[in-house]
Amino acid sequence: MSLFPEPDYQIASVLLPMPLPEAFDYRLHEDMKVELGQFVTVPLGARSVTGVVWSLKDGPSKRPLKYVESVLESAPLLPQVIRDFVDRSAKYTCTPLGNMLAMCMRSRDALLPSPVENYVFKKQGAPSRLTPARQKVLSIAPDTAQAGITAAELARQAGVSAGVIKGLIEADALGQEEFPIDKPFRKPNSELKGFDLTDEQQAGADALCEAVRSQTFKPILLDGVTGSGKTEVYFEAIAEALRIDQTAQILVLLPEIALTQAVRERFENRFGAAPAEWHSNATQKERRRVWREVGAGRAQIVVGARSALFLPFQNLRLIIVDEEHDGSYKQDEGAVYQGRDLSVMRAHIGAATVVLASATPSLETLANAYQGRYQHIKLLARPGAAVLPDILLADMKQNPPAKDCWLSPLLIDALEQNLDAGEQSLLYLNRRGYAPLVICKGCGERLKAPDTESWLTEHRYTGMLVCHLTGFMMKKPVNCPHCGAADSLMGVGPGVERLAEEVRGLFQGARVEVFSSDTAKSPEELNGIIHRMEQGQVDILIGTQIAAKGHNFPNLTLVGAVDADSGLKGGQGSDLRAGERTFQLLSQVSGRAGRADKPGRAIIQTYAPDSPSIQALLANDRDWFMELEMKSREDLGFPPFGRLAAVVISAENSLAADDAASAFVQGAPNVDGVDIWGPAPAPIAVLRGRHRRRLLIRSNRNVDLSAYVSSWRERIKLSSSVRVSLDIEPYSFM
Ligand SMILES: Nc1ncnc2c1ncn2[C@@H]1O[C@H](COP(=O)(O)OP(=O)(O)OP(=O)(O)O)[C@@H](O)[C@H]1O
Ligand SMILES: [Zn+2]
Repeated sequence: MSLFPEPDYQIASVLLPMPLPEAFDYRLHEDMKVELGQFVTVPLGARSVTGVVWSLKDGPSKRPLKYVESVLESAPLLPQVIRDFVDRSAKYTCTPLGNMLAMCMRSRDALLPSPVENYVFKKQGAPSRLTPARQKVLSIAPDTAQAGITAAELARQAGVSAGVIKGLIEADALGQEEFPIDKPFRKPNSELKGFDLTDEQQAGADALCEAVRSQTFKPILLDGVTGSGKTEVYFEAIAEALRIDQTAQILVLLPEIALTQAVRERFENRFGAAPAEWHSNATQKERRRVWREVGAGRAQIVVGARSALFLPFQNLRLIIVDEEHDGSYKQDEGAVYQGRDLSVMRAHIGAATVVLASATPSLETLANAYQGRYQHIKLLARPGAAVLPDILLADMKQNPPAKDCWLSPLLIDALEQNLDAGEQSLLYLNRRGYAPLVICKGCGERLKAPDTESWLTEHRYTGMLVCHLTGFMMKKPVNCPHCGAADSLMGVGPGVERLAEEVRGLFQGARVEVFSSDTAKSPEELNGIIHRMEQGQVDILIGTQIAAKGHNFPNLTLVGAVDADSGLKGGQGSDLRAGERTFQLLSQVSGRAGRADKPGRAIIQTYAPDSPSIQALLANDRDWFMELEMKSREDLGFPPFGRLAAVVISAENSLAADDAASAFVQGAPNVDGVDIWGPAPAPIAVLRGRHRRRLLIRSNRNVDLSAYVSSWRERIKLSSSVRVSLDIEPYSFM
């Protein structure tokens, strides 16, 4: 027996939010009490970093350990459910565990108590001497500090100097009280009434409410045609979740661009309080408030983009993924994940209901519904007088536009009729700017960004050439950079700006507006366009994808899809979802027409009238089209009938990229049921100066492809200048 036995102590394994595969061990001081999921600070090299207690065990340790420095008492615990979610989603997406935790720590400030601020208020009894300035202040000062007016703000409102306010405080005419800057969110009211639901909507709402009441994992597809009132139906499920559990939290995920003022108002009207919002444009301060309030369980309805899934919910009972088919749920950079799939995983771990809502569900989700894994709720009609739009084809070979123009006579006639009738039209073209390509008439050169293999787009409003992939911009040169010819550069093909030029030429006096991410850069601009549409101040709206989804414009009765084939043309590599996506987009954009009492129609301009996606649209037969697609994916063993992963290997030059890619392929583990295709140059072979090679890996469903790819990656040693990015279930094939 040793004379000085090693004393017993506890060890905390602490996961840090950085690219690390596992948690590190730290020793606990005897008087320090920590729990699993607690936020603590620990030393790392010379720094002090904040992480989460991932596991606890008894010492002693074989190696000397550093001590946990402090416990962040004001931070919430990261519940077991979320820790499990981090573990499993990291494994599934082949992301280092620490990077996944970082997704859950998007506001470090929120781990500390809210900063405070002093608010001023008027006290009883007027002071003896009152200058006009003091009188002015007292006449507008609030009676309570709850009004939330700072001394500086009061001085500004009264138009006086800070000294005047200070004097009034010293004279005891104004009081001050300290409050946290981050206000709690108002509690939603579950007892307000929505619309009177139609029978079909009511049946759907009842089914959702029953799932919520079961308090178990229930995945549901809410499959309703455009304008059928899916939002109203899932509002009932939200109300039910709040009714049966006072502390319930609900997450509504929306595609990033869909979080508009109109959506906000719908929530506010239905629940009597604004929801907490989480999106990429939010300020640090807004994020801090939302993160802290969600962690404290006080923010009950959260509406947000995909990353809201990683907020520290304490009691998440219901997740809605609206427009579940939308491509923006897939994050392609950093931690690569599919927000819809992880929502289902999150609900499973937390025994919650998850509702995937769409008029055009993804093939993966439909397959799950067909196979009975998801409950399938259908809404087949629009409420009241509204009906689905008529779909007409404009065959561009028989009905060609004039030279250098893009609108067929058929569509021009329809626009004219609509103008005469005082109704609104939407022209959909998914190309920003003026022209997608700039070519030299002298030498035929197509202009590219200097370090990226992609064409530059001409923007006329700004006079710039822009790379939409990297954001690179340059002024349009006068001389061709290749042959030097003057004034020889011309834009080729249509963008929304060019289409607007054509429309203005055809219909003088019509009010035409362009709706794209260039004209709706800020929330104010976005809401401005939506507002002018709602108020009937626009006759013809020309928009990209941003105009195609989610909006409700009652007087919009004509939709023209200007280039319906654009998503089907090559140049996108082997994109297995091209047909599906084209069908979804065209259905969504057509679905903007005739949503209120006036009937609507959609005109689809196409050179490929016989393609399945166009035929399905015409026949209003989504299921036929999706079954066709399913069959072909099944034959190829593609998702959801098999699994897919993409590997992109990039290096500083072409030779190094080739070497690294072939070394990587040679190290592939040999497993049955796995096919490896490539390496091949990626469709975008050079991006921001890096040369890229792609591999595509397909496996049977019973193979754990994530584990396979992770272990493969681990056993390959590559030079540090080579980057390898892994993408499980890739959506982008660039
Ligand atoms: N029962 C109802 N009575 C009256 N109006 C309704 C009813 N249900 C829905 N509406 C209205 O119909 C319109 C479409 O509803 P909503 O936006 O919920 O449809 P959606 O299915 O989400 O559509 P999309 O998929 O095209 O975005 C909205 O203006 C909504 O207020
Ligand atoms: Zn030239």
